Amino acid sequence: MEVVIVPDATAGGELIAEAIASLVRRKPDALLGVATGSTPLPIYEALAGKVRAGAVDASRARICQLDEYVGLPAGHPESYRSVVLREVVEPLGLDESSFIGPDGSAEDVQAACEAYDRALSEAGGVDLQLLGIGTDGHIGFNEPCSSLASRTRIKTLTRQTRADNARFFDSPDEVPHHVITQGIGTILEARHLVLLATGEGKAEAVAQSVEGPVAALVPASALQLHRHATVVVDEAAASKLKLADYFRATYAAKPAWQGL
Ligand SMILES: N[C@@H]1[C@@H](O)[C@H](O)[C@@H](COP(=O)(O)O)O[C@@H]1O
Repeated sequence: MEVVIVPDATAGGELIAEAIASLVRRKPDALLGVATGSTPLPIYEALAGKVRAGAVDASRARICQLDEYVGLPAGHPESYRSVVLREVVEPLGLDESSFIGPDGSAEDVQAACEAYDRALSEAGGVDLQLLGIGTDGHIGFNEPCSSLASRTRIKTLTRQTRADNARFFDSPDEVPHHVITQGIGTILEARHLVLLATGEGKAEAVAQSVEGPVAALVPASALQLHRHATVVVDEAAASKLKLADYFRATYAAKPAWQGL
């Protein structure tokens, strides 16, 4: 696992957007797994900026979703499908047909989950999966104690996660209790995992994920099992890392051609 400490969220967004651009230059039809929440927005802004400036042609890129609320009416502005369309697919100038995600309004949720895992493999697997991290260490919507081998499935949100996500809804009661999320086992199949965490509120979860034991209690610690995982953190989110100086020195000495 590589840990990169950046000055702030904008620098993190730029660094990761450049890594995505570089992937798309090598593999124009790359499948990019995107995350929702506030943290990845600087990545999407920086990437859309590169596309507008002609620095990368992302017209053949494909996008896939990490997770989704269950039971929101189709087209609800806070369904993750709507969010990804708004924040990623449209700004990159892509067509909706290049975007796959689980069907959160399906009657048979279990079948929708299995269908999504199949769709990901049929698409050739995820080339680069972006991740944020919950204050409790969750990735996607894999809450603490999620199986490290889990596949896409329905989960129940913790009280903390519903409270954290209430800001996107008119009232806290509107946050769904249930979600579909790529499982941790599913996420680990992506070829490159890139987690961005910013702000002091994520410092404890980051420290436990990076420097603690691999444990289902801290789902993001599963990144330690992946052969190509990159954790990008701003100074505030890095503030509880014991090895921060080591991470800084290693990244500073990294050959530029290696990228992330
Ligand atoms: N399902 C999403 C996660 O994918 C995201 O990482 C997390 C953190 O969001 P934020 O970046 O807004 O803190 O929120 C939600 O729970």
